[in-house]
Amino acid sequence: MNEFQLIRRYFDRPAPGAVLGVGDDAAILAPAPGMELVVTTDMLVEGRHFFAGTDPASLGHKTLAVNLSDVAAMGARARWATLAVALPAADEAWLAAFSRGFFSLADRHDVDLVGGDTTRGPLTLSVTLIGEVPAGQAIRRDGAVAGDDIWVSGELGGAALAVAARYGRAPDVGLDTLRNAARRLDWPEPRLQLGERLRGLASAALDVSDGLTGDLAHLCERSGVAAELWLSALPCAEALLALRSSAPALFAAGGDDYELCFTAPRAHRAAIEALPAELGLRLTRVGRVAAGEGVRLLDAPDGAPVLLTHTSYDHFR
Ligand SMILES: Nc1ncnc2c1ncn2[C@@H]1O[C@H](COP(=O)(O)OP(=O)(O)O)[C@@H](O)[C@H]1O
Ligand SMILES: Cc1ncc(C[n+]2csc(CCOP(=O)(O)OP(=O)(O)O)c2C)c(N)n1
Ligand SMILES: [Mg+2]
Repeated sequence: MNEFQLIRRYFDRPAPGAVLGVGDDAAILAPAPGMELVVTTDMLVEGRHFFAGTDPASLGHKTLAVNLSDVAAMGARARWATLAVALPAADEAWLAAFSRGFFSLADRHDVDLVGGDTTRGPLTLSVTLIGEVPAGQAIRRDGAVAGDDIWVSGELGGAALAVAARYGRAPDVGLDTLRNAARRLDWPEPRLQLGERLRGLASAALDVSDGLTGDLAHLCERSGVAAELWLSALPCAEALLALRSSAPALFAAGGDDYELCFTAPRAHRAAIEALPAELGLRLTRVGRVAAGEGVRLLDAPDGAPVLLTHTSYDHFR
């Protein structure tokens, strides 16, 4: 199988939402009238973002999911993707599973793969995702205001627990709990439906990739505000509740969650509290925006400060 047979077999699919998809020098896309484009790129590198030997179907899913998560955080709808891969070899079983994982998530969200690049090299997977949002309505990081509530979707900490376990640094939590945590790491679910519903409700948003405290600090910086987070409010799986107080960094600073963190005025509380029933997704109020700068983690509202050894994942620290 040569390079072009590989592309045709595993990555060339019909792209009904594009003017022209895979096969030419570039794809041709036509945004719908009145829409702005949102564009994001994230890559996964073996040994850094995932362990050698990770199930290729989950890699296909996750490489797209982490990008869809950024589009969700903007309140946008995902439309088109490009995929750049460096592969150590043309392993057909690996490629078939990867392609299956990628396209089954793409199909669920009506995303067309419209191009990419394929080279030989250390396993590296990079997606560029293009989405659409009604002009002027994207949810940015710079809109939070003192007094806003801070919300988080889903649950935190499972993925970081799975990573810690693989490095032999996790507390003993039992096999079932660990299996659920590994699912959070390998099969993150991008919160696209939530992102779209948050347009007009959230004042600012981002996705939690590096760890809540550190990611929220970026939002605070862009908005020119401070934030207070409550450890005892951070949502986690029932089986991890005890760990939340004994290993707070897993929840407040562990990465790989791909949940949305957003701020919203108090006046929108009731509307936001109605979303979980509609979306089948937990939404938890985890803190509040204040004047000033920086993120403070307290054990509870008006409680004592919680000290963390780190606030998020950093590639160069
Ligand atoms: N090499 C780069 N060149 C230009 N912009 C970059 C580069 N790397 C990251 N960025 C931009 O810096 C910002 C922060 O990046 P990152 O922390 O990766 O965001 P996210 O967590 O949303 O993926 C984003 O706006 C991203 O597009
Ligand atoms: C083998 C392995 N080691 C460590 C981690 C933890 N980890 C790696 S990258 C990362 C943060 C997210 O990656 P990044 O490239 O910073 O994503 P972005 O913020 O750009 O979306 C985390 C928590 C992991 N998932 N796998
Ligand atoms: Mg990035």
